[in-house]
Amino acid sequence: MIVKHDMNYLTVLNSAINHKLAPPLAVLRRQQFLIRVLGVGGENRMQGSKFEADSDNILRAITPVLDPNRHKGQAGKVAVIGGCREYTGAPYFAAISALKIGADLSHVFCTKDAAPVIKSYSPELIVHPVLEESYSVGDRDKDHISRRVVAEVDKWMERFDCLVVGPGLGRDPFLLDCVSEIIKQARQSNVPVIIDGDGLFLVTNNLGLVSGYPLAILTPNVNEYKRLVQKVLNCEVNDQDAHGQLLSLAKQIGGVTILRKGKCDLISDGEIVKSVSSHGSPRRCGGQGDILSGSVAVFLSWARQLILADEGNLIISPKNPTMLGCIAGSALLRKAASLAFEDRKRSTLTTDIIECLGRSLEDICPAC
Ligand SMILES: NC(=O)C1=CN([C@@H]2O[C@H](COP(=O)(O)OP(=O)(O)OC[C@H]3O[C@@H](n4cnc5c(N)ncnc54)[C@H](O)[C@@H]3O)[C@@H](O)[C@H]2O)[C@@H](O)CC1
Ligand SMILES: Nc1ncnc2c1ncn2[C@@H]1O[C@H](COP(=O)(O)OP(=O)(O)OP(=O)(O)O)[C@@H](O)[C@H]1O
Ligand SMILES: [Mg+2]
Repeated sequence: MIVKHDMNYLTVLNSAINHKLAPPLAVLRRQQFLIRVLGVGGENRMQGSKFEADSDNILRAITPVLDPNRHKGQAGKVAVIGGCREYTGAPYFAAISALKIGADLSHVFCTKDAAPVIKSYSPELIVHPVLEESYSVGDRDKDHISRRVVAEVDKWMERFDCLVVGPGLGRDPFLLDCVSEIIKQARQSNVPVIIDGDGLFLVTNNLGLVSGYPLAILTPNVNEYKRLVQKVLNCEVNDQDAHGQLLSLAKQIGGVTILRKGKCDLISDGEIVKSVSSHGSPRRCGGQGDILSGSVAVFLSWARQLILADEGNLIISPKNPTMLGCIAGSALLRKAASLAFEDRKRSTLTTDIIECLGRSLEDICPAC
């Protein structure tokens, strides 16, 4: 339907140009914008295809009711491992998005320099200044400081429903060594982990950290996906067989779930592939991937709770909580981005999109 509609547009536009009836520049630009947004070719044809996830129904099915009998913590406790001297926005975006969607508690484990900055963005976040970078650690102290860092996070581990590892983490080698140990602890405690941003830089060079862990989700952007494909499949990204390649990649990493971000988000756990190609925003400001990782953390926690409590009775498909979390997170972010863009147009920023998360969820799944 959409393709047909777009083709009509193209035909009218081409015919106008051929007959020297080209509209004024502003009209032409608007038409070109519509064609781009509606997407004449490629990935947007996925909408309505057999791969397109039933994202609104999934969102409704996994979002818990606001029950007065529930206590603080039951709607989710998430932690973001990230935030260093360079990046303080990314962990904030991920952690605050989790709260805005409905998690009860959101923690950030970051470096000492980043902590006061992140705390100053929001009093809602619980910020732990525990990570250390090489510049602040002498060679002789590395072992004991590393043990201390890992122990600081580990004492909280059992309380978390999900970890997001990587937004604004940076690439300091000592810090990344400590984070490797944190991922191992999470895995031992069966806590789901979402690996994003610099966490993907770490994991791509050390696949054993997540390989074979079904509660791991990787959320690569275009660059991160390219590095992952080169490393794991030893070839280049093949967009002619995007589904097949993603499926092989997830399978090759032992059935982790991968959310490949782009014009259309593609998600696979090595068994199936689903797409979310609902209308998003044409603005590509930094930080939207961070919103996504925080959102996926919440939906994954909710899906897992539901499946553990209600095994066998889930009427939605797929049934894998990591797939469900990715589909719901992607659909919500894209809706919020679209609402923010309607309002702010070219000046749309990540903070505007975060402000639209609540309204987007309310539109799909009203609170009462
Ligand atoms: N406001 C913020 O604080 C934001 C921070 N972000 C963080 O920025 C970091 C990078 O994410 P991108 O999406 O830009 O990553 P990309 O991999 O898409 O691009 C980063 C580019 O910088 C290079 N690069 C980055 N760090 C490097 C290093 N230490 N040494 C050599 N080359 C390096 C990469 O090779 C690449 O070319 C992540 O931690 C991400 O979470 C982004 O999420 C955007 C918003
Ligand atoms: N061309 C596009 N059209 C529509 N939506 C897109 C497009 N590219 C990305 N997105 C959406 O933006 C989200 C973030 O993707 P992006 O590739 O910007 O991540 P990122 O680079 O990791 O972001 P960040 O700046 O937070 O690190 C994805 O979930 C996707 O839904
Ligand atoms: Mg990113």
